[in-house]
Amino acid sequence: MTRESGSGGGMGRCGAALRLALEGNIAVGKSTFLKLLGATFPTWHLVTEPVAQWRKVPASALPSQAPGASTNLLQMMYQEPARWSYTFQTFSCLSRLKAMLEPPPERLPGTPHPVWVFERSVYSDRYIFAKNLFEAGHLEPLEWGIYQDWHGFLLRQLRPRTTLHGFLYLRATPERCLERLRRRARSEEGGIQLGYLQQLHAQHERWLVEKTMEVHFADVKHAPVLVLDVDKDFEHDAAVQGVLMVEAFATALRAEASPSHPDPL
Ligand SMILES: Nc1ncnc2c1ncn2[C@@H]1O[C@H](COP(=O)(O)OP(=O)(O)OP(=O)(O)O)[C@@H](O)[C@H]1O
Ligand SMILES: Nc1nc(=O)c2ncn([C@H]3C[C@H](O)[C@@H](CO)O3)c2[nH]1
Repeated sequence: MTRESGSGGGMGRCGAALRLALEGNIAVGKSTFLKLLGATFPTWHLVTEPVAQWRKVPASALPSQAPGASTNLLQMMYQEPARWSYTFQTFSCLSRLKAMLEPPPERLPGTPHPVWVFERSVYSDRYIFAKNLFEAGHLEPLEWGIYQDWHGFLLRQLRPRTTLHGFLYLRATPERCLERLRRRARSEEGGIQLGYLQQLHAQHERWLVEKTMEVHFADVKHAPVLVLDVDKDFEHDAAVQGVLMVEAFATALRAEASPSHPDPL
């Protein structure tokens, strides 16, 4: 059911905050999985993808707009990708970065440092979506070049707060994702075809499984990856859920022991 790659590790202990990202194709089940993590590990901090902000761009980003009006950037990106992809990627990456840099809640002395799990990351923003939009011709070479320039600069400047110590990769066939996407029926996603999910699937595989993608951040490149096969329905199967949660916990321990974590064992 699962496959791991990356650096080895041992048992966990208290240390600096541990940051993991939950990655995977559209509608593979990340939000569903995150809820399960929340129920199983109530002390973990789970950060959902800021999709609501993309569907309703907050007024703070639109000073000239009439009160009450809203802009659905997600819809604009899907409807007119060549026009809006660069704008979308700047906004999505900024919103992910803000979420990553949120100050952690107060911690009592002597209590363990927290585990954070982010739904997608500033890394999938670049290595899955922006890269794919460039390869599909929706980002101009100039736009892709500028995106990579500021992305690399910001993430290097903001280290170590932008480092991730491990990845949970939810994997299902693009066909299964399409089935779930259609069942969920988010209005903006009506035009998504199997081909797009196949492209995103291939980008995930190159980045997280085959490791053939050029990744420009050494710590993230070598962080442990847990591949979880979620082709089967885990929503309604307690036994499958139990196995997935044990695997997620084991990955947190491995990530804590990895060299990118400030307190490796
Ligand atoms: N293992 C599963 N088996 C069957 N259905 C599932 C499974 N996981 C999720 N679903 C269903 O698939 C749909 C998409 O799931 P979910 O919203 O969790 O996906 P997601 O990966 O968070 O999507 P996005 O990429 O848009 O953020 C939902 O209707 C959910 O109930
Ligand atoms: N272009 C693009 N870039 C991103 O970084 C990105 N992240 C998520 N998404 C899309 C997938 C789902 O429809 C919806 C919710 O995940 O938003 C993205 N689209």
